[in-house]
Amino acid sequence: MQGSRIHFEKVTKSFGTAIALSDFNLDIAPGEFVTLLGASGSGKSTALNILAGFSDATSGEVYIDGRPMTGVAPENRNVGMVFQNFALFPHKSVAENVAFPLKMRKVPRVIIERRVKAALEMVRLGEFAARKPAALSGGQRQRVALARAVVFEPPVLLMDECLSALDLKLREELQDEIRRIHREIGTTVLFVTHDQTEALTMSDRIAILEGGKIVQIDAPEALYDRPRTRFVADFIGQSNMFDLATVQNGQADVPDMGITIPVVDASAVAISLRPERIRVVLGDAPADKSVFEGVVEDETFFGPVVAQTVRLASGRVLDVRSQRSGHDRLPHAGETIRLAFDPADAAPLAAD
Ligand SMILES: Nc1ncnc2c1ncn2[C@@H]1O[C@H](COP(=O)(O)OP(=O)(O)OP(=O)(O)O)[C@@H](O)[C@H]1O
Repeated sequence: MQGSRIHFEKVTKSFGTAIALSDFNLDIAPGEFVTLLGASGSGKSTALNILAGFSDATSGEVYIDGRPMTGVAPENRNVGMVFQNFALFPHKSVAENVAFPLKMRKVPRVIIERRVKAALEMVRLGEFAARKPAALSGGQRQRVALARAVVFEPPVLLMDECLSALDLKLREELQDEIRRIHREIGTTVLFVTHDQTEALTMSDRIAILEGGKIVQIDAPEALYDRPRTRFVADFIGQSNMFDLATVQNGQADVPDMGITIPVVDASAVAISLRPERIRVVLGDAPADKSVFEGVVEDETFFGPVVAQTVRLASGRVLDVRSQRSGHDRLPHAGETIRLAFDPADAAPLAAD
């Protein structure tokens, strides 16, 4: 099976004066796994609801495999869905719940039986086929919802916060299962989560939403290593951001650090530096002009990693994460620490 191509073209959705999506554009390749990540109210669910057909765009259009979806009822879009407030039919058994989308599609009974069995085995609920939803745990019910969403091998699968109510272990198990299903049936997935680790580990690309717009969309690594704005740098992972003064001839001053670094992007107004990209300069290594100094304020021991906060002479505090192996002794709280970084590891940030 091949997943569908999805295209949001200039989709705007307003509720009275509130604008939930604003000129929203997104192109998803067949079989791609894209996650929408953003603060509460940024428009994630609205985008999914419009694609599913539960809500109409105020303007713009959504296409599935090039076909405009305006006027197409949800049941005719061939989209599988797992939402957080999923509803299983309480009076139907697990097997009947999972069979439902196939019955709707008038699939012959022998095929239904075989597919339901396979779907329940896939979510490891083969033994629970005869039970009613009330006799299942929350996580088991969520797995039934997942089986029901994938049983008809939809070319598009929408998942809205479908794991957030589960405990960590079960969440990780279902993340694995969703990844496996995605690999096995090649469906296109549009996934919504609040959990950035989940987004980073599951997705081919992540779209960061702010105020109903995508502010950056990239592969997880690119998004983490090369955030383009303060908002994105702050949203994904931990980041130290420093203003740049006078970017000229490929050089910029970092006033808080008292150093000058090469910056290729002339429109950069600041840099983002991940805590693990900052190196502690130990011993008598000669101070060159890329080394700057501060005083360790605080440190937290994580086993193989030590997280330190360092106050610079300017008063700015930054976070540093160091591997303990290979270090004789890191400076402790109250001591002076010398730091450096490879300018290539500093992501240039444009104005927000
Ligand atoms: N039916 C509605 N009536 C009025 N405003 C709505 C409606 N649905 C959504 N909104 C508004 O649209 C904006 C986007 O909502 P949406 O549910 O898409 O955000 P979200 O990113 O999914 O948020 P969350 O993470 O909290 O689920 C919010 O400001 C919300 O209040």
